[in-house]
Amino acid sequence: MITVRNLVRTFEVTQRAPGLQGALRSVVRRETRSITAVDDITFEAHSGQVLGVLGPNGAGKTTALKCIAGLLTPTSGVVEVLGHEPARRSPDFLRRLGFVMGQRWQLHIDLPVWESFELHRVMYGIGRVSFVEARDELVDMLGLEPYVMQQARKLSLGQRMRCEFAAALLHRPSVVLLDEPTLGLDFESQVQIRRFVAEYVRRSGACVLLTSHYLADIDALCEDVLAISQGRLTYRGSLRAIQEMADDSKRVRARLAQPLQAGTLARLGSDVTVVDHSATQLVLTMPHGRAGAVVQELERVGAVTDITMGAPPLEESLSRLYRGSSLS
Ligand SMILES: Nc1ncnc2c1ncn2[C@@H]1O[C@H](COP(=O)(O)OP(=O)(O)OP(=O)(O)O)[C@@H](O)[C@H]1O
Repeated sequence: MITVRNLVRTFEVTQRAPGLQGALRSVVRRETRSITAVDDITFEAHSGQVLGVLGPNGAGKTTALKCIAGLLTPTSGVVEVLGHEPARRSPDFLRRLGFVMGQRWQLHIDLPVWESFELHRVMYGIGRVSFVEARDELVDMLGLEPYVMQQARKLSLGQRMRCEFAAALLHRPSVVLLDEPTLGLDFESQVQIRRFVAEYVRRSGACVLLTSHYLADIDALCEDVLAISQGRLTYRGSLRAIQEMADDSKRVRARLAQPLQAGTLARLGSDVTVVDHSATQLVLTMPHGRAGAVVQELERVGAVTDITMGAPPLEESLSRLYRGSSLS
């Protein structure tokens, strides 16, 4: 359904030296530099799949999604969605694409929600019968009954986001791009959105790309993920493999009675990673089998008052992937 091959997208940005002199010089001569937001990315996604797209801020996730939606033209490489070249924005392609962005609103804020739905029907040329069928199904699935008569501006963020989902899916798209759809929502609203997306994919067989900084979204919905960092694809595979990597490590948190003596950390070994070290606390990550020896060594130097052990958070494994480390 979605094929992305060697996708590159660059932006030209104006560069200005700091201060008044820089401002004056930029009036005379505009200097630009090129940013490579997406750098040689290749992947595919299929019908019925929710593919998670992970990466730190500025990694290039939204830029990649915009290339897939045809909102941006690739600098080079190939993007093919449902047999279409998205950048051509053909009506047939647009009728089969849905895009929900956490920070951008499609609903008209001054109109009652149902009127925005009507506008959407006209814009997409949806037949009356299939529109009513899709609208009623979405209103039911998302629990929108109490909100459809209200102006969008009067809804809470969570209520409005659920209405946004309905608007974006009224034309029953086969490819759905979700860019931070749960951003800023409370726990309950996040859970509702996750349940809805899972059910929508089950019923429609749509192909979904999902970016989210909330790992719980990815965990609930995606078997497979892409990790992108500085525009490059650093991982393509199962989320389970990342979880297993986290399970193979141990996190040791020690409260320090006094600052550690120089050389103590170096003596723990090169397979021990220092996550946090201050005068009062030390947090380390290490391979599972090394935890006992590390704790013994810390106790031997006599600097610790309390030690706790557990699995490191999944985010830590992800950070390693963003840095380009392999899972092995
Ligand atoms: N229109 C633009 N003009 C210039 N630079 C841009 C433009 N859009 C994005 N960029 C740059 O491209 C890079 C990738 O941005 P992008 O928004 O794709 O990242 P992201 O992974 O979605 O980040 P976040 O998680 O913070 O939303 C950033 O360095 C950003 O500043």
